[in-house]
Amino acid sequence: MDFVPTTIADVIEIRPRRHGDNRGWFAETFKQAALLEHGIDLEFTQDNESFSAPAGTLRGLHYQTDPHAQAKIVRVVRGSILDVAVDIRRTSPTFGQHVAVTLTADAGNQLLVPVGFAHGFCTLEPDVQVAYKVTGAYAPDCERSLRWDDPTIAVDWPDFGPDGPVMSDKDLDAPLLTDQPDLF
Ligand SMILES: Cc1cn([C@H]2C[C@H](O)[C@@H](COP(=O)(O)OP(=O)(O)O[C@H]3O[C@@H](C)C(=O)[C@@H](O)[C@H]3O)O2)c(=O)[nH]c1=O
Repeated sequence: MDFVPTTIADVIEIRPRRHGDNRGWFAETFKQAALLEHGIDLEFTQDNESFSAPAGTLRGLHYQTDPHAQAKIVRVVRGSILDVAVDIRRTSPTFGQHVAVTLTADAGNQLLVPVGFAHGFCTLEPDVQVAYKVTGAYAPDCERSLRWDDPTIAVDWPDFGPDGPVMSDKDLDAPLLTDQPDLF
């Protein structure tokens, strides 16, 4: 399991090693001890999975506020996504900056999204299944949505065509970063 730094200190790409043989391959996809070896002490309490049928589905950007803030480890079990983590910690030197990593089922790579980040992804092909671990329970009252195309964040999303991405109504109505009352 390799831990690859990104442009934001606490956001890490995790690349599990695959042991191949005549049957296929085996990989450890989550290993608490490996995280601890890298100084990452997180208690994951819930596993989530979503399926997105249309290519160009965009979910996010999402976070839960304290006391239900969540760290996440995201991976793709079918297809591929552009996965995005935005630093929304007001006192952080990288506040407002983001990391965007392509995650694919073929590569099996993962993204660690720490507490204090908004997270979202768009699907790069049809029929994409994303699985992620979270620390902390789902708490609808603490759920927040941040605008996916906020120009101050300026994520370089792929071209979604004239109709734009496929999104939930909640995400289409999400406020900009400057209008978020509950940042970290
Ligand atoms: C996130 C979540 C949703 N739900 C329910 C609420 C709703 O009825 C349905 C769909 O919820 P959403 O539209 O919020 O699903 P989705 O847009 O996929 O939300 C997810 O987006 C990605 C980007 C994340 O980072 C996740 O943390 C989560 O916010 O599932 C749960 O029961 N538990 C959960 O933990």
